[in-house]
Amino acid sequence: MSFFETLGARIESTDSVVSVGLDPDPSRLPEFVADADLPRWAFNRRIIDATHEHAACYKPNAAFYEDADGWRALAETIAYAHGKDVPVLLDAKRADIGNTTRQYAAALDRADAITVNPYLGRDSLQPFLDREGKGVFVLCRTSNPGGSDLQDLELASGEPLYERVAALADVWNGNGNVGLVVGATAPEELAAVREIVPEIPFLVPGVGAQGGDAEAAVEHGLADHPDADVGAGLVNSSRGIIFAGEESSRPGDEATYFGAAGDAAKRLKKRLNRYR
Ligand SMILES: O=C(O)c1cc(=O)[nH]c(=O)n1[C@@H]1O[C@H](COP(=O)(O)O)[C@@H](O)[C@H]1O
Repeated sequence: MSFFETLGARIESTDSVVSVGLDPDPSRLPEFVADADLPRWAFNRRIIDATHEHAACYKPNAAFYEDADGWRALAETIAYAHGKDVPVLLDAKRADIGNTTRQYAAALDRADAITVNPYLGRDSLQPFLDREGKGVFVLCRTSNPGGSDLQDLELASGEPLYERVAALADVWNGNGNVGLVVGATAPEELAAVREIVPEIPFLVPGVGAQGGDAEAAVEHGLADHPDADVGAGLVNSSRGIIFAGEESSRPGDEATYFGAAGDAAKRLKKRLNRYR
């Protein structure tokens, strides 16, 4: 089964395009998980229990797991998400010379898809692209303020660099497993990229904590991918869901804390579905 078949089926069964970002910042973990053997895993497990009905996908960002306990927490998290039938997109933003990328690509084995950085060009991504069953989301126009520094630079042809990346992604998409990452904080760019690649699904981060445009995220983020029976694509929120419990009115109550994450995922799903 291809990644976009799996994702399409999940979107259909949950009626949701929400990607729940699993970014368990240790400085923000609640007291309930502090004494666990692996606090990040204990936290993620409860978040998955609370949110999976509304999750089209989980997106752990590798930055939050890059130490010995972190890799164990990540492996447990991926296995648990799969146990709930939710695909996992590992947000690792990887790419390197081919020989090195082959090792990165092997590390992807546990997850269903990965984010990659196009800066080193096609050969740096080939080992990912060759894995037909895995999704490969190429950074195109990122959501951060500095996203414009390089990505908006105008090429001699007159097009901005991010548009060239979108066009190249189409060329790299021989296996039908390529997606693009375009931030919700850049709605005009989202529209421009969609014009270039009608069939490529987007991962759209930047709604929630970064204040991006949810309507544009849905309008342009979803694509009629040949492998999916529904509009395929993902709109991600991380902190806005997983730390929603920090706002809860009854601090110290574990059920309330994680219930708030479930409510936040459900609210985002409903909000996005208004535009689908
Ligand atoms: O590739 C990503 O997921 C990504 C690309 C981008 O342009 N902007 C962006 O915020 N992200 C990731 O999406 C998540 C956003 O987190 P929140 O701002 O907490 O919702 C983080 O894991 C970011 O690293």
